[in-house]
Amino acid sequence: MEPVLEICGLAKSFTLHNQGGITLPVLDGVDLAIYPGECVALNGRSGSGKSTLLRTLQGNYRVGSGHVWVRRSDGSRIDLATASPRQVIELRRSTIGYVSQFLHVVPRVPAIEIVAEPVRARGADPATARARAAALLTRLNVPERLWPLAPATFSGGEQQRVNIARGFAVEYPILLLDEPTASLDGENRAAVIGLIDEALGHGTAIVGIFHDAEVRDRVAGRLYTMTEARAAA
Ligand SMILES: Nc1ncnc2c1ncn2[C@@H]1O[C@H](COP(=O)(O)OP(=O)(O)OP(=O)(O)O)[C@@H](O)[C@H]1O
Repeated sequence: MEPVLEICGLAKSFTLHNQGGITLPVLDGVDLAIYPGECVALNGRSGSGKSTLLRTLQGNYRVGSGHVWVRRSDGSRIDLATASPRQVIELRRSTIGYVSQFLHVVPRVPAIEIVAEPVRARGADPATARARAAALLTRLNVPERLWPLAPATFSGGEQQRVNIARGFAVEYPILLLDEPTASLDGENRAAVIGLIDEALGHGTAIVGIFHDAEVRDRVAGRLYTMTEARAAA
C-alpha cells in the first residue's frame, strides 16, 4: 500500500520581521509516511511544533525545505512545497480535511450551512448536503434549535462540535485534527471517537494532536514524537 501523505526532510522556521528579523527554527528533519486507514498522533512537549506541522500539512504554512507529498484519488502526487495556491485550495476541497481547534465563524452563516458547505463544494445537491449536516449535528448533540443560527454566540463546546461536524461531513482521504475533543464532555468525546473510528474504517488517514491521553490511546495506532529543531548556530 502506498502512503497518502509522505513527509520527507521537512524543515520550517519562522522569521519574526517585526522583531529584528530573528529566525525561529521550529521543524527540522521531519520524516513521516501515513497510510490509508491509520491514525498518527503527534506527540511532544508544548511548543515542539505540533500545530505548525499540522498547519503545514494543510498548506496553511509554507514548507521551508523538504517535501510533503499528497496522493490524490487519481493516484497522482502533489508536493505542497511547490504546489500553487490554486492547487492547495483544490486539495483542501478534495483530499485534505482539517478540524482546527476553534471554529472560524463567518458572520451570519447558519451552523447547518457551515457544516453542509464542504459537501456542496464536492457537487452534492443542497438537500443531500443539508441531510448529511443534520445527521452529523444530531450525532454530536447540537440542538436543532441552534442549526439555523450563526455560531458566533454558541458556547465553546457547541462551536467545536459544529467545527467537527464540518470536518467529518466529507470522507476526505486525509484528515487533520487539532485537539478535536479539547472542550467536550464525555458523551461528545465518545461521539467524536465514533466518527474517527468510522473515518478510519473508510480508509481515511488521520494525523492529529490529542492532548486528551484517553482519546489518543483509543484512536491512535502510532505516535510521532516531535524532536526539537536544531538550534540555529
Ligand atoms: N506564526 C508563527 N510565527 C512565529 N512563531 C510561531 C508561529 N507559530 C508558531 N510559532 C512558534 O513555533 C513554536 C511551535 O509552536 P506550535 O504551536 O507549533 O507548538 P505546539 O507543539 O503545537 O504547542 P502546544 O502543545 O503548546 O499547542 C513555538 O515556539 C511558537 O512560538
